[in-house]
Amino acid sequence: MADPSRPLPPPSDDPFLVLARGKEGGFVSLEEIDESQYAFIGGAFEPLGGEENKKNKKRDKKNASSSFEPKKRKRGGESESSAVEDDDGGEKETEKKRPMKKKKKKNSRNKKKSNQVEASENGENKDGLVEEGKVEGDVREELLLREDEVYAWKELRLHPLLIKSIRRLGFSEPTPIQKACIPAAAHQGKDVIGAAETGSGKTLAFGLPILQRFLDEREKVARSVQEDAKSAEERFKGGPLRALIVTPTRELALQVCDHLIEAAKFLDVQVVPIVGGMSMEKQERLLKRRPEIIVGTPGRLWELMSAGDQHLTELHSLSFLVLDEADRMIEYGHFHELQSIIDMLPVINSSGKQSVQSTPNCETMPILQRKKRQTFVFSATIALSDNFRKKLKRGLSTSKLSMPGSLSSIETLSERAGMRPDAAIVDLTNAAIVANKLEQSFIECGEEDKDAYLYYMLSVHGQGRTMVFCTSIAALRHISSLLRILDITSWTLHAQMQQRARLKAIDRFRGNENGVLVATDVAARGLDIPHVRTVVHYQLPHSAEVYIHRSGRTARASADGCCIALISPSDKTKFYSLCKSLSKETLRQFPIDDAYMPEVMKRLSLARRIDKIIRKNSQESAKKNWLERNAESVEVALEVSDNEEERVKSYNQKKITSGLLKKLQQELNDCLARPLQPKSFSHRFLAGAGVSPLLQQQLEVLSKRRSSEKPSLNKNRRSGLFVIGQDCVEPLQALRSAGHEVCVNVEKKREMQILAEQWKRKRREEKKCAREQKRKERRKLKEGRK
Ligand SMILES: Nc1ncnc2c1ncn2[C@@H]1O[C@H](COP(=O)(O)OP(=O)(O)OP(=O)(O)O)[C@@H](O)[C@H]1O
Repeated sequence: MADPSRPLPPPSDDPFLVLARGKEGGFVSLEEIDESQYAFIGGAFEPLGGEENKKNKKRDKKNASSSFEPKKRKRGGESESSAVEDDDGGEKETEKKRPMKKKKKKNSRNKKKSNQVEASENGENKDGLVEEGKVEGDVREELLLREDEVYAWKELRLHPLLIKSIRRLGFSEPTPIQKACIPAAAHQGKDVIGAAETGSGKTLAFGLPILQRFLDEREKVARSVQEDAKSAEERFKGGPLRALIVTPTRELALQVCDHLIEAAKFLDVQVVPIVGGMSMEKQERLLKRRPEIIVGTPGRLWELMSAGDQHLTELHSLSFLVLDEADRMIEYGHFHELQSIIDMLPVINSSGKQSVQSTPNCETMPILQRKKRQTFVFSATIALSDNFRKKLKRGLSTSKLSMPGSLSSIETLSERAGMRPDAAIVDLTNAAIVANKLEQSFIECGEEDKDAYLYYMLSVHGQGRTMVFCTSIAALRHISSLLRILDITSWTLHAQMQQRARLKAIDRFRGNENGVLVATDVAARGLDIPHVRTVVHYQLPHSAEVYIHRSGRTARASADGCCIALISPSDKTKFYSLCKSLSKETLRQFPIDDAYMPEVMKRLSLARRIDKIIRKNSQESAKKNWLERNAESVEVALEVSDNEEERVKSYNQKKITSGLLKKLQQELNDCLARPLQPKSFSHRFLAGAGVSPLLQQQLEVLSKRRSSEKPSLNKNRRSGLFVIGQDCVEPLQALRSAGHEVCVNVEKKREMQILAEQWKRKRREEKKCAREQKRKERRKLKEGRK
């Protein structure tokens, strides 16, 4: 429904009047359009919920530096682009962007690209690494918050340099998990197990204590040897590894790395990502610079560790071990590497200190050397048993070598990583576990109708970024191919893609405000992409945890968002048990305007037929290529059919297929050229609900076309009423205004069914009795008359 409180636009002399206030959503009033003229005034229409979006935009503007655009950042002193392998395995030529002031950074991507300059201009050395000082000097920092606006942070007694970073990021107050974890981790030196909803700021909850301790140590050293902070900083450079952060996916590691770089903006601390899919040589070179903090994935970390990389194996001064998304890393016993990494760590003795072996590089300040290592274990979904603390205590008395077997639970993992019994256990998850501002919903449909409902969602309610999750790569390919044919801009992300393509997909998705990312569960955890408004579960995940993480890609930080599960009859059992584990009794059914469905189905059917032909063609050509390649490799000439009749037949077949393909494509193009309209749509009246990005784009084209027409042509034309109004009814708005609650508790449903049946039976019996009674009375009456 349109927001009645939204003010009408100011009166305009322009004949193209924009009416922004609708009745039923969509175009505002039913006005006849003779010689219809369309117009767009003031560019994009303001979407419904504009206030909220404005707030979000403001936040986003503020947090410009927290919406991590990988290419803008330098990790461990290098740009991501310089660390990513080319498809052919070679390293991409190093490019570095000219350090720009914040305002310039906000300009369009293209503008940014044009600002790219030679690496040498930016003070990059031959490894493509940026010399910290040179860049620092050029960047004039814009602090988004005033000193008094970060008062809430001061209570956490963070170092002024960290407060400065926070002001720059525009975070006015710590989130609850940060409030709970920072004092315990940074000032009491405790280990922490932290659980809080998705998007609640867990990265800084462990990141800030690490940086705080570094700063404390530096100051301590400076005081003890009576030197200034800068010299102390220098003294720490090139030292041993201080913090090792392990995450389950590469994208998450890169993102955490970026986040920490932002937080450590005013500290001279090197943070480096070590993940698979990137140049190993480059990473070895980075490690030679001896960064203090490493964020990595278990596979590549172990690869380098087992190859004996000095920086990764000299762990005597490791002060922090962080296991982010810890529950994912122990799933299915996948991460043998994690186990091996943990086994490499120095054993923590009963006093909580590490047993240190001297190494040639062990030149850290003695004061710090034997300080206990802190372990942080974080996730949105951590299940701990009631007697976990007791178990930790017991575990301490046994050496880690006495714990055979693999890491099968968070508890074993924590224990094995050296978690101390006095660890702070911070569990801020609510009963429903999902993010507070997340609206959950579902659509019941047949398996084969999922595509239609997905297309409906993306075209009728396509505003804002959408992530579509599948469990299988086959389903992902199927969807992305259909969406491409249906002209919906989308990108894919799955584990079989090259790392470079994965990062590119995320980057492009991030850069398109109405973009669609079709992903497998590789994107389910941790990814922090601003303004993801909707998450669609095209296929249900295998566990409730994955559902929570997937859904958590929206409604992050203070934003809201919604998720929609497409439920086919075969998904029902799984779906009900999912709802049960989320303690959900009722769930909203997503409202569907059936009037759109005939057109949706028509387009989809055309797209499916096109897809089938394209697939068949590409399979045939792949088969042919394969045969040719193999024949060539064994030096055998392929037999060419000399049967004229067969050749003609195959030629004709190809001609028919290509003719059919062209015809179908033309038909689909014709459909797509028109805005998606409900069945009830009248071409004489501009009316209807919801304007998709596609329609918006088409109206823009029409309006441009009209404005470019000669004014003299317009003069004599009868000025009809031009009704252009728009309600960008994004899924969340549609859900809030028209979604109705449905019971999803199977037992309750069954109980209600039984009750309903009992009630019906009772009614039947009552009616029967009443009939019987009446019959008796009639009979009595008859007999009385006789
Ligand atoms: N104090 C804060 N105030 C406002 N925004 C914050 C604050 N701390 C972090 N954020 C922002 O909140 C978003 C989510 O943070 P983060 O990725 O750390 O969440 P998370 O809890 O790790 O999520 P997930 O469980 O999905 O991994 C990020 O964009 C981050 O910049």
